[in-house]
Amino acid sequence: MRTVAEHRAVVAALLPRSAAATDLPLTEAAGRPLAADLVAGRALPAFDNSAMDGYAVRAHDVAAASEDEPVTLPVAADIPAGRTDTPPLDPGTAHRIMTGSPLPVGADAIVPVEDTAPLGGPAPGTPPANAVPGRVAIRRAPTAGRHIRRAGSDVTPGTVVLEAGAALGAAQLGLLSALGAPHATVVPPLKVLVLSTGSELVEPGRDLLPGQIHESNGIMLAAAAREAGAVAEQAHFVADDADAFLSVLRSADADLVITSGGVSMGAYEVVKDALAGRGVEFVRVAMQPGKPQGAGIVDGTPVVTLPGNPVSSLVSFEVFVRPALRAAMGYRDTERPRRRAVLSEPLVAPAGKTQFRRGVFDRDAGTVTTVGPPGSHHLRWMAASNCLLEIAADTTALDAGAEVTVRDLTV
Ligand SMILES: Nc1nc2c(c(=O)[nH]1)N[C@H]1C(S)=C(S)[C@@H](COP(=O)(O)OP(=O)(O)OC[C@H]3O[C@@H](n4cnc5c(N)ncnc54)[C@H](O)[C@@H]3O)O[C@H]1N2
Ligand code: MOO
Repeated sequence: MRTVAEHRAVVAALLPRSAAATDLPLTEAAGRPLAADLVAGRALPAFDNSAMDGYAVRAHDVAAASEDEPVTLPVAADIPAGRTDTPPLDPGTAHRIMTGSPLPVGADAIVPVEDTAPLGGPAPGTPPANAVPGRVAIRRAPTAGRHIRRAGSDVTPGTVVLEAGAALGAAQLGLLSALGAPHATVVPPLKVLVLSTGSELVEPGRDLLPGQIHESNGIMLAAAAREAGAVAEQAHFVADDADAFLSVLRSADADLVITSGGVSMGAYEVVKDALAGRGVEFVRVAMQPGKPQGAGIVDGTPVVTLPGNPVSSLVSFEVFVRPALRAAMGYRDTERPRRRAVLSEPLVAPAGKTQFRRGVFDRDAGTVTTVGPPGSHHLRWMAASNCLLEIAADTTALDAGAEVTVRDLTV
């Protein structure tokens, strides 16, 4: 019997780290991992600018300003956002300035508009809504540097701002754009083909005869592969017929084939019958669910054979395939985040097997409660869970209140 860790290593070894990298427009790069560290080519902010709508001044000129005795300055210029020819600030004057507008040379503080009062009529030619006063009363003395965002205070050129393997989510795409990059160099997705087996399987939407069931592992595993960052297709499922199975497998154009079903101990074990002696090793892993497993290379294509019971299939994908796929695609985060949680009920578990129970993790309370029985056909409870509770092989009982670790399936 293999341990979970041993079989994880076997599956991981099937999928070496992809060396492929591709330049994608940012809109298409969403979710992909960066192929290499991203080094900033420019500073952010690119220039000293104002953090407030108000007036750029020399702090020294208005050091005596107070509510009772404001200091009045002529307003010599207006600097709306986007102005590219900002004039320098002469001593004894103020420039009206907006948030993000370039700080004029000579200014060393911003007085927010709330600490000022406009005086005099608008400067000639200014539209009424945006009228600039001729003079401004400064009602509070700013300290030098106040409300100024210095060039490079967020990013200095040459800084590694994102590491290789970082997945490009909203904030990362925003940062790339802010740095002026229209593209990102990312690792392209691996292609996964999911192939379900079983003579009892019928396409959803079709009527069932007694003894038949609707096929459900195909869409589930393909969705899981997509959620892991791969592209996935479902081959039409095949009956328990080794020749039919092999012919679909041979026509596969994929970086990884995932099969479900046909790997346990009975007769009609189509996957085992077809692939034993063809490069796939079939083993029993000390876990529940997910005991019967297989992995190997068939005609150059990595193949992972998962058990057919739906919960076994998806849990096996989580434990073995997802981390290997993500590592191969260069993601930095290959594992689901682990959370510490307090068990809200007592549990028993089989000796000698790592048990994965479906659970609901309450992030606020820091607790986990199992949902549904341990049996591997309870797909309904898998669908109701948000975490997997991993119970070590040498643990046979846990008390309510025990500290446990869960895999957070929501991230
Ligand atoms: N004598 C023994 N019998 C079984 C053992 C064992 O050790 N000795 N192991 C059990 C365990 S544990 C598992 S897990 C299953 C694995 O069986 P297979 O991988 O061979 O899967 P099948 O027999 O084809 O199917 C099992 C179960 O799952 C349903 N199934 C299969 N594929 C799909 C699908 N695509 N969509 C929906 N449901 C599917 C199938 O109808 C069966 O009910 O073996 C135990 N038996
Ligand atoms: O290992 Mo099976 O996956 O328990 O049902």
